[in-house]
Amino acid sequence: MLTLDALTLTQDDFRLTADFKIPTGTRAAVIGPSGAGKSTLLAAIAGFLTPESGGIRWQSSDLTETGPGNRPIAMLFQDNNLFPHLTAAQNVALGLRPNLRLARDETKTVSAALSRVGLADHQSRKPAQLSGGQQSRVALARVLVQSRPLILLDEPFAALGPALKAEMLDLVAELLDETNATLLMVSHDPADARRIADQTILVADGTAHPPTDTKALLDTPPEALKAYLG
Ligand SMILES: Nc1ncnc2c1ncn2[C@@H]1O[C@H](COP(=O)(O)OP(=O)(O)OP(=O)(O)O)[C@@H](O)[C@H]1O
Repeated sequence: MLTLDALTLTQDDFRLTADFKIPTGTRAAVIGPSGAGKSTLLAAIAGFLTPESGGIRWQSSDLTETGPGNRPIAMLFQDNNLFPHLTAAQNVALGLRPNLRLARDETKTVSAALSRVGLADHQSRKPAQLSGGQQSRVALARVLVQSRPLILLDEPFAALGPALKAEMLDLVAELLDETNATLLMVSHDPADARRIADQTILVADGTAHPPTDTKALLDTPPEALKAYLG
């Protein structure tokens, strides 16, 4: 269970509140207008932004004062954060060891993760030698090797075409099936939410609302969402 306990987040004069729980294993989309605070919410959960007040708990652990690296979280941003001078295998290895000095079993873990995302034959390639979809797979493999129970994706596949994006979302869903990780995924595309997330967190008007059933929310959107969906 992820608990956001009377959380208030601020960035200059921007202010966002959140007060709800997300059961373990939930797949939640985070949607809402541009500038509403979706990335701010994820940044706070990941530990990159200190809350003004309130707390964040995972199971019974209070994470509020825990640094990003020590939270049970793996995060993926839109640009994938791949390092151009490192190979696919090295980029994945960074998820385990920032200094890239892997023990033998860790090398195997990296290989297995790259195989799992369909890149067994591309381990020595650098990002520039990979397609956009393959680069996304490397980034996903890096999330996978971290074996964290909470996965945060911030518009991870926005740069991909519709077919490739759907393929990546299906791969994420498969990986979640295998690991029972909890997912929070920011997306601007309601179709992404319908495809992968049974629950949706609406961020609008200064509030991150508790997760609700995705289909019900999108089929009968409240005013704030209706305006955004157009
Ligand atoms: N580092 C920062 N310093 C000051 N204000 C910031 C900072 N980062 C974001 N903001 C402000 O916080 C608000 C929320 O931004 P945030 O990026 O969380 O929105 P978002 O919902 O993710 O938007 P988008 O869908 O456009 O990515 C915005 O008003 C933004 O201008």
